[in-house]
Amino acid sequence: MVIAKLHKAIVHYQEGLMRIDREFTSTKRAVSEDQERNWSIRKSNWQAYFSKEWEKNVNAITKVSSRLRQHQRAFVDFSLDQPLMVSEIPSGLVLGSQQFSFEQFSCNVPQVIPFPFTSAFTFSQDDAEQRQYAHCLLLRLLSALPPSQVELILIDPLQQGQSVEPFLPLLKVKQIVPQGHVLTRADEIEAVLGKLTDEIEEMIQKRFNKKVPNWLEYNATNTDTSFPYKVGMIFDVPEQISEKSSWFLGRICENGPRCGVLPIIAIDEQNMEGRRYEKFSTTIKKLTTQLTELLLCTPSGDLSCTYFPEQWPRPDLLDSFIERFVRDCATNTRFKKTMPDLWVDFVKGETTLNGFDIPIGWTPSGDFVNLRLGATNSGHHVLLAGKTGSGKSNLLHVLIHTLCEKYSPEELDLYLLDYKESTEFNIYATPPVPHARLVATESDPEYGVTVLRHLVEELETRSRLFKSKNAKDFEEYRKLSGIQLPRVLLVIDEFQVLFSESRQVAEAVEQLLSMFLKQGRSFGIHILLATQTLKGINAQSIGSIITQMGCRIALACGQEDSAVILGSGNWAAAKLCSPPEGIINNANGDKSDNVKFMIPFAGESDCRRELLTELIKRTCSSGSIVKAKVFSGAFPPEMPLYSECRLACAQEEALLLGESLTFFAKLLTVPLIRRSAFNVLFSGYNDDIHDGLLAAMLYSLAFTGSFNEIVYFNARGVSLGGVSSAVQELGARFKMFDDISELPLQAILDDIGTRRIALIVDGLDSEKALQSATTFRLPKPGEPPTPADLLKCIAEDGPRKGTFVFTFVDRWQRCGSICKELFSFFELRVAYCMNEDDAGSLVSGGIGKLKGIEKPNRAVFVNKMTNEITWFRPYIQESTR
Ligand SMILES: Nc1ncnc2c1ncn2[C@@H]1O[C@H](COP(=O)(O)OP(=O)(O)OP(=O)(O)O)[C@@H](O)[C@H]1O
Repeated sequence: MVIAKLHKAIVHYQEGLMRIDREFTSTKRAVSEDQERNWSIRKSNWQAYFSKEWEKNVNAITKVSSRLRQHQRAFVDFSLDQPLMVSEIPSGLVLGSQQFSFEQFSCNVPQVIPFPFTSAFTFSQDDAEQRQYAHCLLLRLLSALPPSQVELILIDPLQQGQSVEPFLPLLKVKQIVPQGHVLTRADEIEAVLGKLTDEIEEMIQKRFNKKVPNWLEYNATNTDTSFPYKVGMIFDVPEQISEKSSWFLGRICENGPRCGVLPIIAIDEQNMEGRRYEKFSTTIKKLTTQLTELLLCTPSGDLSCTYFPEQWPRPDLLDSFIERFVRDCATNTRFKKTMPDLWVDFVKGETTLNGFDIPIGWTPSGDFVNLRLGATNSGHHVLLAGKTGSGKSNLLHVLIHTLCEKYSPEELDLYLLDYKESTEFNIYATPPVPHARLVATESDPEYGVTVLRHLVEELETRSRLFKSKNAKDFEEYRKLSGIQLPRVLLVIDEFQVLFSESRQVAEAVEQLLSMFLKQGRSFGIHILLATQTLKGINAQSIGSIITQMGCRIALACGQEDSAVILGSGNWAAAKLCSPPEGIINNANGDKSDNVKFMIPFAGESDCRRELLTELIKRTCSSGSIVKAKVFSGAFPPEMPLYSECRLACAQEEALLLGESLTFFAKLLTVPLIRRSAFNVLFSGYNDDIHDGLLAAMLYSLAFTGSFNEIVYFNARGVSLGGVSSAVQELGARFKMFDDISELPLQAILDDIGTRRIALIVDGLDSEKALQSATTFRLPKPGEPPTPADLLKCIAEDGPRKGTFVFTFVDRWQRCGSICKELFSFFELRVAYCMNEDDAGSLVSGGIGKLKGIEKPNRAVFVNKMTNEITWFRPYIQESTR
């Protein structure tokens, strides 16, 4: 339009000049000097007027140009610090400028090419200037389109990438170059062009219609699922272009531009002239435009025109542009949907009779992707895997929260078991979600086994119920009985930890999991196993465990893991860009069933908590009751209520040790039986656990009430502040001694059978007088027995008559072997917080290594008479009354 104004001004000017000339030459008479001067003045006035008009137009043009250049700067004006900030598709691309001249007047106008292009482009491979134009066009596309809306396909068979050298840093950004490299081989070129052809076809057939006839319109009306503009830069054509590729390329040139796909093809003209490519060459010529045509100037009347190409930017400016572009891309391509967007389309309070069916994301084209479990035509158990940072925890939150949104607590029992050293699942415990039966964080593998065993009991209970109604499975039972039995979902995050500890635990896990995977379906019990990697899992049947997980969800991971998670030869997960991308496969990993999907962000923890609070309020107000049990492996448990301890110890004479490592975490007590060698030896070097065990012991002795005296020898020399309430509970029966010479060992020995005494030796390893290397012998007449001899006699004779010795050893190595003979009267042993070798020697008896005994949150009780081993969690704090 501005050019038209210039043109109009010129025409007007020229007409004016002609008018003046006409007036002057039409005078028949001789021209006077005055007249000639007048004529000359009129002409120069007219020229001055035109000059002003020209200037006015140029000013208007400059204004428009600078507006245009604000959005699409000259490359030489790329700034190091200015953000790109392009958010809209432009209606034209600026590529160089045109200089319009008329006589001594000139004016520069940016060359604006309407966008999107309506045709594919070709240029001559050997023409350096045209190659430069192609680079400029690509750089302009990258800088003028929103960063998340351009995708490149780079093909350079002969130069192997050098033809697009300035753009190579973009290869590392999957969103821009999904192939991740410049294609050079016929097979990969054919595959990519084939895929592109399919996409174009799909778009034409399924997405376009009368109202939405092209890419631009489609994106304008489908902002959530918009397609990026795909630019295919193809060099050396027809090199490595197979017959199929040439067909694909023809289709892409024909239909690509209206579908947002732009081929820019560099033709090797000599090669193309051969007979072999005759047809291909004709097709390409017919369907494309020469790139140079874009840059032609069209002179208008007397207005001449010269094209000035865009100047290539300085290397530092180009580098900084590419760097910012890559960064902006990462920010802009962030998938914008959130978890609540998943919930808009389902009915809340659905039944799980026919299985679980919840949306967990969207396909790239915007359709919901659902996780289905337990239906006749779906998988029953899920394997979820992805490398660290791929968004596994996020997806677990999406999944758990969506399940709770869709189903009521009466329809769903969740067991959440987390082996991550984090507290991801705690959000479902504080306050507890009514759907959760268990929320266990930082669990022990041993505890995991107890959960699996608990579920076996659940399965057996269900089996009995089903039999009573002659029902063959969960669905039939619910239909026949009309009872709203919930489906169970056990989620184990970082499940590989279950296989990493002792062989015994791993074997138990393997056996229990295999059983659930086979039988769970019929009983409405489903399992989701999540892991970072399946490499190195030490389980013989891991292969068969995976095989039975019909549903696989893979997030980004290495090729090897992808093949294990999805199925052999299925490497699709290695190409994922997670978060937010994932692949779900419901056909045991069969490649053709891969469905790529985008996972919404579950939100920061505050936001998730808010959503959960709302959910809890809603479900509880409709009558659901909280059923969750919370287990936190990171913290040893607090001692239960005083009344509970009293009940446990007083019913039968028993010693309270701690919380049993079982699903219900009941109190672990050991009945004190009047039997030879029934003394208890504790060893470990953790003061908190020591105090917890001592306090529990003192409470037990207080509550049993049948001991006449509790004699405590404080060989450790540490204050009893940590157990003061328990001491108080014992009252006058508690006698404490700090000095070995005052310890009434002889009296205790003499009283065996008449008075019941509990002798506690706290810190035997610190009191040499009680340790004896010599073989036990009766003292010779007249020779006083040593304290060590007396202790042995009490340990030997006492238990049968109700007098017991409880001994604590801090450092096992200081007295373990010296006191071997004394310890032969201690058949009950407790180990905690010590190295595996010492613990092995403490409990001995073919028990093998006690893996994990060094952790400060557990202990093991061993009954050497029965070789029974019981893991438990010692209390660390005293009871509250
Ligand atoms: N769908 C998503 N959209 C946006 N951001 C996401 C998405 N999923 C995860 N993230 C973000 O990516 C990061 C890693 O996610 P997450 O913690 O879920 O990964 P992970 O696989 O569990 O990692 P790790 O095993 O190391 O804990 C987090 O900052 C998270 O907020």
